[in-house]
Amino acid sequence: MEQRSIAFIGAGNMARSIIAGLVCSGYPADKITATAPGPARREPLARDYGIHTGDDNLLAAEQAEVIVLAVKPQLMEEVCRPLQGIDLSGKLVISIAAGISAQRLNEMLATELNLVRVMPNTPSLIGKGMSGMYASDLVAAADKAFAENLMRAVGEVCWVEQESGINGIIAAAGSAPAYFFLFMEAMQTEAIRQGFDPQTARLLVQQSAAGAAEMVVANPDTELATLREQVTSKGGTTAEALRTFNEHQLSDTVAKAMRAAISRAEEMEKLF
Ligand SMILES: NC(=O)C1=CN([C@@H]2O[C@H](COP(=O)(O)OP(=O)(O)OC[C@H]3O[C@@H](n4cnc5c(N)ncnc54)[C@H](OP(=O)(O)O)[C@@H]3O)[C@@H](O)[C@H]2O)C=CC1
Ligand SMILES: O=C(O)[C@@H]1CCC=N1
Repeated sequence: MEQRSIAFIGAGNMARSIIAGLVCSGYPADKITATAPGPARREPLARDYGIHTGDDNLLAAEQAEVIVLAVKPQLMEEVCRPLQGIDLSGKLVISIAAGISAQRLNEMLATELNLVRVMPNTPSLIGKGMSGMYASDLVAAADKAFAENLMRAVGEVCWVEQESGINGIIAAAGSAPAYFFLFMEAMQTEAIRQGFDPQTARLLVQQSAAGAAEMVVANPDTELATLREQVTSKGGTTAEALRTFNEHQLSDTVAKAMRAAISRAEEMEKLF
């Protein structure tokens, strides 16, 4: 893929996940810089992946061809304002922030940005990310292609036609790893109650989750419901477990949780 110089503004969980995935996929580390005010998360990135790091956002952004805005939404305005001094016209700006619209980013940086909004997730760290992407018609095809290839280096990508679709991506992918971790935590806790030591309980849960996910990936033409039915013997144990989930409206709970994530993103669009 094309190799442009990239400045990550923010060196936290999500920046680290993308940087790790990129470097492991062969993207040259010396083309990547990450900035953060404190050394605690910035310096391990230099040590672990050989990228450049620093605390000078302005310098990093000025020197880069691509700027990835990777700070918390509530800090975005404070971080963007000083960057207004830079000529951003020839640069591609990628924002991974939830709940900050393209229009707000244009306001924060006081220019019509060449902007791609990306909603990634943390499995990018191991090349298993899922990113949703949005760009307006004003963004050049070459920039869209670069952004897509960048995220493809760390996982799968899909585009949304409307910017509001990014909030749906948050619910279905950006936030989603946490749902599965919560589910696994609950299972591990109960397995421990059933007498397994924590390590074995984790092994039982993680191997089942990884195996189930791999089966989904390996059988793209098989409906998820069919895979579920293949485990569920009539009158057996799985049927009882699933009946309990259904009795407690698991599907409704999942739907409500995903809608809550979307509502929060919409709320953040007004707040920040
Ligand atoms: N975590 C996730 O799974 C996902 C997150 N996102 C989005 O990614 C963005 C970052 O989230 P996440 O990585 O979780 O957040 P973190 O809190 O882990 O990281 C934020 C980073 O921003 C840095 N920072 C704070 N102030 C500044 C500043 N003035 N200049 C430069 N850097 C600064 C922090 O520095 P320091 O290290 O010194 O504290 C830290 O490195 C958010 O907008 C979020 O919506 C999107 C999809 C998934
Ligand atoms: O929790 C959040 O707001 C961010 C966006 C998606 C995942 N983490």
